[in-house]
Amino acid sequence: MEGSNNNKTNREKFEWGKRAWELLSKVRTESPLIQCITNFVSMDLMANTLLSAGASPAMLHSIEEIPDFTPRVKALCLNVGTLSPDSVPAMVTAARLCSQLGIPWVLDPVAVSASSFRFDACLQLVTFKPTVIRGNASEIIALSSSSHQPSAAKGVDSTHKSTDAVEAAKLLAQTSGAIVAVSGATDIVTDGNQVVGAHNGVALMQKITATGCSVTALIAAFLAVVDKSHALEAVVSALSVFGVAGELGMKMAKGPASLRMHLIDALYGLDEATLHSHVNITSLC
Ligand SMILES: Nc1ncnc2c1ncn2[C@@H]1O[C@H](COP(=O)(O)OP(=O)(O)O)[C@@H](O)[C@H]1O
Ligand SMILES: Cc1ncsc1CCOP(=O)(O)O
Ligand SMILES: [Mg+2]
Repeated sequence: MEGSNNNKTNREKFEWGKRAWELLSKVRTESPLIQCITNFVSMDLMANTLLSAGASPAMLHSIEEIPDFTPRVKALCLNVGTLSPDSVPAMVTAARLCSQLGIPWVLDPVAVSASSFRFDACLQLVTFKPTVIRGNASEIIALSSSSHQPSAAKGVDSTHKSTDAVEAAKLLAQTSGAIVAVSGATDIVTDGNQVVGAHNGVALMQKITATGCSVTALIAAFLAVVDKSHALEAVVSALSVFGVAGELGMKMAKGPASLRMHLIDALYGLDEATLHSHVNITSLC
């Protein structure tokens, strides 16, 4: 019995490895244009993550440009990390356009419980039907609640493990219609029914600011090369690929600063055999 379970898990991992490689290869050949309206901290790492994966990042924020530019992008990444009253209308306009035009878009609800202003802005953005919501466990727990609870997190960092947020993620997926991804030691992805775990990455990734923001943008790039019916596979694959890049980078890193550099190099140079041997994705239920 145990042997047949192991066989099933190995087969599952093999199939996921194949899928993750196909999607990374599509990002590299199609080089989708990805618009990011993101926080001031993350712009550099996010753009470099997208470039090293083969995508084409554009960090255009201005509301004046959105009606011309956003319809031409293959996916949009919205991140509320340094939200201000001035930035909300641009985000709402871009989200509304993507929703109307069927362009996939991803919401990163950074520090959503920090203030009622941020919480309400995220709730408003969710009404424009994000394809995916990706946050850490505290963010997903907070956003799944119908009212603002100030103590749910420590600023942008999580005070929960991703596994604490499984039920919250399922609830948020069911109420929003989005696929919900919770990052952590195990990245958890759910459509409200199926739950998949990506067990890649290294703990030191938490000590580099904007790794969460960057993996959200990578999810947008993977969504850009699939149709809607394959969105869950794209999300799981992007999380796993980023985690594998972290594992490979860690072999050469001396600390967070060199991990940041080696992670980007590893993502850029990732080959099929290496990805296959590292991908660790399993069904959780
Ligand atoms: N303990 C851990 N072990 C392995 N990978 C981790 C761990 N914690 C976070 N990661 C990875 O680091 C990246 C950022 O996740 P996280 O720190 O949860 O996001 P955020 O920066 O938004 O809080 C993700 O790719 C995630 O898989
Ligand atoms: C430190 C900080 N402050 C506001 S946004 C931000 C970056 C958060 O990045 P991540 O969510 O990827 O840790
Ligand atoms: Mg974050």
